[in-house]
Amino acid sequence: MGAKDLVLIEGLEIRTVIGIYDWEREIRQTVRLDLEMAWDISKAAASDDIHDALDYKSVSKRLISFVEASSFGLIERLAEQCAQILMQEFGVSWLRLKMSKPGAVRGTENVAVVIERGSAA
Ligand SMILES: Nc1nc2c(c(=O)[nH]1)N=C([C@H](O)[C@@H](O)CO)CN2
Repeated sequence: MGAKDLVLIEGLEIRTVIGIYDWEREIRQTVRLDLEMAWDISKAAASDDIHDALDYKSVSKRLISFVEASSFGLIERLAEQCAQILMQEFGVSWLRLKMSKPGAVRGTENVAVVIERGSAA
């Protein structure tokens, strides 16, 4: 049976330009990423070598760099672009990504989209 291991990044908060209204194009707001990424950890567990692991530090730094420089309207578009980076640059075969924009709607604790991409290896 195939492995069902996951590497997680939870609560990654990044300041960026995001939103559809004129006033939102003038400020930075916080988005929060929660990520589940399929990754067979057995090789890294055996070797104890970071090169065999999905390096959550490298992934986080890449996403921070991309999101900080981006200026999309919708969190849907931002989520999709992040998913494509994870699959194309890091070889992630399946992922679930929650893109939150806390504070966007008064009276709510949070608003978000959740996307799943790819297929489990
Ligand atoms: N499904 C979405 N709905 C809305 C979004 C969004 O990105 N996805 N964005 C906005 C505004 O930018 C809002 O965040 C301003 O408070 C409205 N609806």
